[in-house]
Amino acid sequence: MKQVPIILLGAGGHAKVVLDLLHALDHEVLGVCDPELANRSTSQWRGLSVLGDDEVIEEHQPNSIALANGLGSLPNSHLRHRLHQRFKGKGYRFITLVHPSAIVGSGVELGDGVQIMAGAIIQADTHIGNDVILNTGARIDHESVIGDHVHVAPGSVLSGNVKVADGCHIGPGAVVIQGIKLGQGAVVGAGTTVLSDLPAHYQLTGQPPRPPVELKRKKNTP
Ligand SMILES: CC(=O)SCCNC(=O)CCNC(=O)[C@H](O)C(C)(C)COP(=O)(O)OP(=O)(O)OC[C@H]1O[C@@H](n2cnc3c(N)ncnc32)[C@H](O)[C@@H]1OP(=O)(O)O
Repeated sequence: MKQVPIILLGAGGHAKVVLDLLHALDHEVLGVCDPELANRSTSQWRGLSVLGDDEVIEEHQPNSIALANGLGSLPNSHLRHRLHQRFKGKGYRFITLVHPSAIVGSGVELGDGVQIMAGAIIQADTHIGNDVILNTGARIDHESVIGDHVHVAPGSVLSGNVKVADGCHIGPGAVVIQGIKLGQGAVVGAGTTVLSDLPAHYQLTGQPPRPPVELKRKKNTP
């Protein structure tokens, strides 16, 4: 497909990382749309022209540009999701971005507007839905299925055959063991280890370990 210029949406922390990624992939960036910058009449942001608020996008034909969603995603914040739906509904395309340092295995499928950040790894035959963020250094192992609008936060680890339904949030440093299913909109807290399925719209945090137990050893083992 012919490369069209990109408009970046948003100018917060996530947008800075997305802009670096666009530069790393040599994309032409037309400018940034951000209501706050537009309100302050700021004309430049990190070397980009501030085009205005989101309405400006509709001055461009849907097939003449692509969009990069610079809004981050946290549990109970739905702005990123809404922005994606709004402009997709009007025929615009969100570009899928894969950082050059990420590893994407064979048979991996990536949806529209997926953002794979630096150092992330996706192993074979995994499916990633639309508008997913696989954040810095996060890892998803073989044959996993990740729904739409999921955020896998920095450094989290999903083992093989994990199924994550639409809209889930997996906090930084979380670990999900193999074969687990997370229901729609489920939230896994930072640093939490998931050992059993989590129903839709449930949140799991913490997990204090039980007291250590002495391991049985065979005779004459080191
Ligand atoms: C590049 C980037 O920055 S990407 C963004 C990365 N950041 C994230 O992904 C955010 C992840 N957020 C979390 O992990 C949050 O803790 C959440 C969303 C899971 C929970 O948030 P809330 O529901 O607001 O929980 P709240 O702060 O009210 O805490 C409730 C209780 O759970 C505890 N708790 C909350 N999160 C955790 C956690 N991850 N592990 C252990 N305990 C936790 C709190 O200490 C508190 O305990 P208390 O009742 O004894 O005081």
